[in-house]
Amino acid sequence: MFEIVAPGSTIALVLVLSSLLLTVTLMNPYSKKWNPRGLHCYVTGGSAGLGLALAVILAKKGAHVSIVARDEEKLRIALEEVEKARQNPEQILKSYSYSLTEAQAAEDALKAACEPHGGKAPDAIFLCAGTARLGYFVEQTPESLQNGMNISYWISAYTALAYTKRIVQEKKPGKIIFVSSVMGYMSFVGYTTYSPAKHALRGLAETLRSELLLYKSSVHICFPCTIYSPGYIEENKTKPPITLKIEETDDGQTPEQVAEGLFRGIQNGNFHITTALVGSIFRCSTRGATPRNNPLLDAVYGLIGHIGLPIWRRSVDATVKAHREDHQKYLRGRGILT
Ligand SMILES: NC(=O)C1=CN([C@@H]2O[C@H](COP(=O)(O)OP(=O)(O)OC[C@H]3O[C@@H](n4cnc5c(N)ncnc54)[C@H](OP(=O)(O)O)[C@@H]3O)[C@@H](O)[C@H]2O)C=CC1
Ligand SMILES: CCCCCCCCCCCCCCCC(=O)[C@@H](N)CO
Repeated sequence: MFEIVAPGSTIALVLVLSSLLLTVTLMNPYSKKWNPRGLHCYVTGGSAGLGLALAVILAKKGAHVSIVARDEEKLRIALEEVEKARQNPEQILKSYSYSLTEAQAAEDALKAACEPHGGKAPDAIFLCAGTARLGYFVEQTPESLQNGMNISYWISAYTALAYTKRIVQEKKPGKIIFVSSVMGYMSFVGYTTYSPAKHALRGLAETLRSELLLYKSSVHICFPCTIYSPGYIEENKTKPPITLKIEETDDGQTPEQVAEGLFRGIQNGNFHITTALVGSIFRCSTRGATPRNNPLLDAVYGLIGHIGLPIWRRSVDATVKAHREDHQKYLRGRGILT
């Protein structure tokens, strides 16, 4: 029976399917753009890097902004930056000093930030706080592995939990934005204290995207590549040279570029948000049942990944193998190998 399908009808079928996909894209139910004007946005890690860049954008859009981090001096300087972006005298712009790797502190920080807003939960929370401290697995301890989860997973999960309890109580639709990394899609040498936590954030976001539909609330998660932030300068001081070398292929973005991309992604209603080409390729190569951003474009990114990623991974593996001898020397130098 198959021989009766002429090439012409195959083309027609492809055309019909493509236009159907296009229609679905254009009929995107989220197409009404999210506007933070007059809304309370809570930004963790808002004193530096991506969090600060986002806080500035949100203030420029007329939002009330609360930034949270530990160091009070950094917070004070950051709040001055956010103040410069103020659009009207009604905007409430505030900073809070808490260490968000503790569940109680995460709850307390959120409570404190609710107070100037009549005790009401923020309209959106941006979970940017996070740190990467990298190294070889063989040099880790049970404590350092747990710390990795604290500074990259629990730091966001605790706030998401405290926030969810509030919005459910208040019967208020909420919005949670997680920040993972392309290292939450894949990984390579050096990232055992970080990549698992960023993968875990994806798992949490996938679950919450579904579960928070119960409360008319939305969830987004961003997967940036290299961000030239203060944190990045710090992490590179202890990053294994082999890891640095593999990352050389990544052009990197400024915190402002990533914040812009993240903001656009939220406006477009994208669940997984990538702000660079490489990020989009990984996103579309590991999507599973994750909602697509653009069915046509995502298929193209997926195709590029299907062809390009195995080639890239082979080159990464070759780089690692070529490093074996140097690594033996390193291990002896550190007294790990005798
Ligand atoms: N930089 C990069 O290359 C990439 C980063 N990411 C992710 O993006 C996010 C932002 O990164 P980046 O801009 O580099 O971050 P920075 O390290 O530049 O800034 C981190 C912010 O988080 C705060 N913070 C850190 N620890 C805590 C804590 N325990 N409690 C409260 N606040 C804390 C810091 O303030 P303080 O220290 O005073 O508390 C600071 O405000 C992170 O989640 C990171 O993992 C993803 C991909 C790439
Ligand atoms: C056709 C396909 C080509 C693929 C090229 C892939 C290049 C990948 C480079 C990896 C970049 C790693 C960024 C880590 C960001 C991060 O999370 C840390 N800085 C921690 O803060």
